[in-house]
Amino acid sequence: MAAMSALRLDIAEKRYPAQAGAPAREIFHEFRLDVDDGAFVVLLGASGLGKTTLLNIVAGLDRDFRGAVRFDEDGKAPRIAYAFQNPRLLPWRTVLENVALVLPAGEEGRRRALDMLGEVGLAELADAYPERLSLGQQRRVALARAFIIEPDLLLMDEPFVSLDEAGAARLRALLRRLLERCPATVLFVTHDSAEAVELASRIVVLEGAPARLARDLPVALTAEEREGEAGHELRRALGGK
Ligand SMILES: Nc1ncnc2c1ncn2[C@@H]1O[C@H](COP(=O)(O)OP(=O)(O)OP(=O)(O)O)[C@@H](O)[C@H]1O
Repeated sequence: MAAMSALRLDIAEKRYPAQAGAPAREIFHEFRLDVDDGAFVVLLGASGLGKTTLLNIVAGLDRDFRGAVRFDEDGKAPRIAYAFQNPRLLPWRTVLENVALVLPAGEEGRRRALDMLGEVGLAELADAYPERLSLGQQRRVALARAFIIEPDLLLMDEPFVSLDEAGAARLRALLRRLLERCPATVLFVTHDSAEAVELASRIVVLEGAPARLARDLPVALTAEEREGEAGHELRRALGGK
């Protein structure tokens, strides 16, 4: 039986109008992407191709396009969490409040937020303000805020960029643990083919303007295979190291 499709994206046309100095640009033309329920889809592609635009369209933040975004077959709207490249925490709220913010107010929400902060290794910083946190810690808060709503669909826009390699690796491991506890369909944007090989069940490479699907690779490898020769081969095939 075919896997249920969590998302059917059909962008007939997405363009940005001309702006001071820059001409109008067509970002997507007749672009289609179907994503299976539970898939971890990594979108790889050069800067400026339209990956963030694609996530914004899926999230419903950008409605200025021709086309349609359809969610699973029974038509129910999924719960969507969006982890932006910049963690976007509210500076005037504590870490705990930033996570509890997406829940109904009250003691139950605070308790759940505190549990979630424990899961991402930040229980001790619950009462701190975001400015005191390192970028890696802020991104842990962003992960906690994303997972606390138990999303059906998780959109992630280079969520681990600009961290040192060890810090990024710890966050990738944390993301995998959170997904084991709370499975979700994931659309994950990155420039990093090693990151793609570690995480993806499917790698989609975008190219050109308007952007098209240059490659679409299922990745059916175990965690060990990803670290071994097979993963190495795949990284090379994707043009990485
Ligand atoms: N609001 C806007 N108005 C005009 N042009 C825009 C707007 N937002 C993005 N663009 C342009 O559209 C193109 C696609 O942008 P987008 O942010 O989706 O790319 P991206 O693939 O996510 O890039 P990056 O990897 O650098 O984040 C870029 O050339 C960008 O400059």
